[in-house]
Amino acid sequence: MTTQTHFDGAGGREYGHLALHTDKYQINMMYAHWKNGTHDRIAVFEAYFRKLPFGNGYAVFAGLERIVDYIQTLRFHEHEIMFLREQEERYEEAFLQELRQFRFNGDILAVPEGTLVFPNEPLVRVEARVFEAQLIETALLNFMNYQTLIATKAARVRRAAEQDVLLEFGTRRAQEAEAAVWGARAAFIAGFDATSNMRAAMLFGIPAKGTHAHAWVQAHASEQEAFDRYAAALPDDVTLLVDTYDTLGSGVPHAIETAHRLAARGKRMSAIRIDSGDLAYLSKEARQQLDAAGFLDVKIVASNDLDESIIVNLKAQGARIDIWGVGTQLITAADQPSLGGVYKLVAHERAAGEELEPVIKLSNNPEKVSTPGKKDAYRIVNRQTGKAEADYLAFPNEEAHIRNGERIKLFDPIHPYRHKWVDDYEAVQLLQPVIVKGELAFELPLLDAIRAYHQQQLALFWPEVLRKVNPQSYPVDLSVDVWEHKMALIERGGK
Ligand SMILES: Nc1ncnc2c1ncn2[C@@H]1O[C@H](COP(=O)(O)OP(=O)(O)OP(=O)(O)O)[C@@H](O)[C@H]1O
Ligand SMILES: O=P(O)(O)OC[C@H]1O[C@H](OP(=O)(O)OP(=O)(O)O)[C@H](O)[C@@H]1O
Ligand SMILES: O=C(O)c1cccnc1
Repeated sequence: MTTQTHFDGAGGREYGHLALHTDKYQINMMYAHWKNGTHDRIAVFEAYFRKLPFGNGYAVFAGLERIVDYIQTLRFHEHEIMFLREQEERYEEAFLQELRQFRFNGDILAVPEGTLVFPNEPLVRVEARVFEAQLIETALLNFMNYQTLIATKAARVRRAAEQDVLLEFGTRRAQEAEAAVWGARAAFIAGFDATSNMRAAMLFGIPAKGTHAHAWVQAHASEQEAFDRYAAALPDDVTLLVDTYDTLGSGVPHAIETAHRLAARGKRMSAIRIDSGDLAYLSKEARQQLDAAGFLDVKIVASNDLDESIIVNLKAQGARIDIWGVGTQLITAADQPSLGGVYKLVAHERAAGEELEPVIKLSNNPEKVSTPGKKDAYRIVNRQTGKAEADYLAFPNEEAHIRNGERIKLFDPIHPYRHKWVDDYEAVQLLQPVIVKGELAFELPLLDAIRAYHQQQLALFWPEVLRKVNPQSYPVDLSVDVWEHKMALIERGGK
């Protein structure tokens, strides 16, 4: 066992090299394929999740930009090769040599970020040499699962906050630095308005916003002095934190005094922030004090372990909160800290150059039986209502049929006798080619465009699917062909 570290602590050679951001079993399978001469056979994997998080009626897909960056920069560097050489498996030199040449040269299709997605539909489809497709499973799921989870949590918070401003405050409680920045991005996609994380703001162009901490007030002889000096130092539109000592007895009156002094100099206080206590009561009382002093346009920011349920609750209590700062509960997805997305082999070449053959993964749990074959996913939108009726998985050779709007049968794959026919629909193909033969084939949209697209997605669904509590489940159906193939493979015990 070696104790040598390859981490130079300076964000240098190791940092950002992600070839070994994978599970050892992937490398071992690559090695075994290579030893057996099967490593060049084409394999098709689909990434999907089986269960929606937080009891929500949908999830919001995110993570694609990070996946694309990972794929495009995926190389084995010398220090990684050296590390592999030290492993107990004693990988042959010729295998390590193969890794030196490694490039991802396959195809990746994915749904666009911001898309509303549902259980058991492919969100990412990878078709590549099994050598390549196997390696990327771990990182791809890592990015997709975390970012989709946070975007979904953020969508719930956005729904609870209605039209109010949402600030993402999670970095200090996030599961490390990368989670903080990619989580901030996922939250922005799903409707947050700004982040406190400066790196996320710089990397992604998210608006950065900040108030001040209790430390600023504690560091001054008086609360009044703290507020005045802060307001004097910053250009305009300051927000003052009023709960260090006594929110209603001193914090709000001192903030009002500062606001008067600012007004005399043609400046303004834009908001106060309350970070403890009964946020409903305190915000209502603070609102009265501000209004009585003539500061009707000064906003109230609230923070303190907020989540979507507390926000709904505070609104029901008539809280006068305009802006919500949400940190820990969002960035850690505290009530469900992981999304169980999986990456399953659905088809492969049994021998080099042969046609792709569908494969199945059987399970005692019917929900875990995979759906064999390389599939496309369509969103069937009813032309009369403009609303999505179901998502529909079909083999690529069924495309013309669906594109031409020919009558299709929608049925529940668990209870196939429950069915209906649809003919007046538009079929929107969800999986878009992103990487084709290793090259980027998709113009990654700007973040604002992703955010706007997410809003359009929401408009496609009935409120019954979107509601926060006990939403109606949205169907993901199989074409008759896909369903029959699946049943036939189950009958034959998967062979
Ligand atoms: N009126 C309210 N209704 C429901 N939940 C509230 C209300 N006011 C605050 N909360 C929430 O209750 C939780 C605990 O609030 P509490 O005032 O006990 O905070 P605290 O962190 O203990 O206070 P402090 O920061 O002073 O120690 C927080 O998640 C907060 O957002
Ligand atoms: O509550 P969150 O949703 O995570 O939002 C971020 C929190 O971080 C800050 O306080 P900090 O945690 O440093 O101290 P405090 O909780 O004791 O105020 C801020 O005042 C918020 O309360
Ligand atoms: O700007 C703020 O008020 C802020 C930022 C991070 C965490 N809590 C609060």
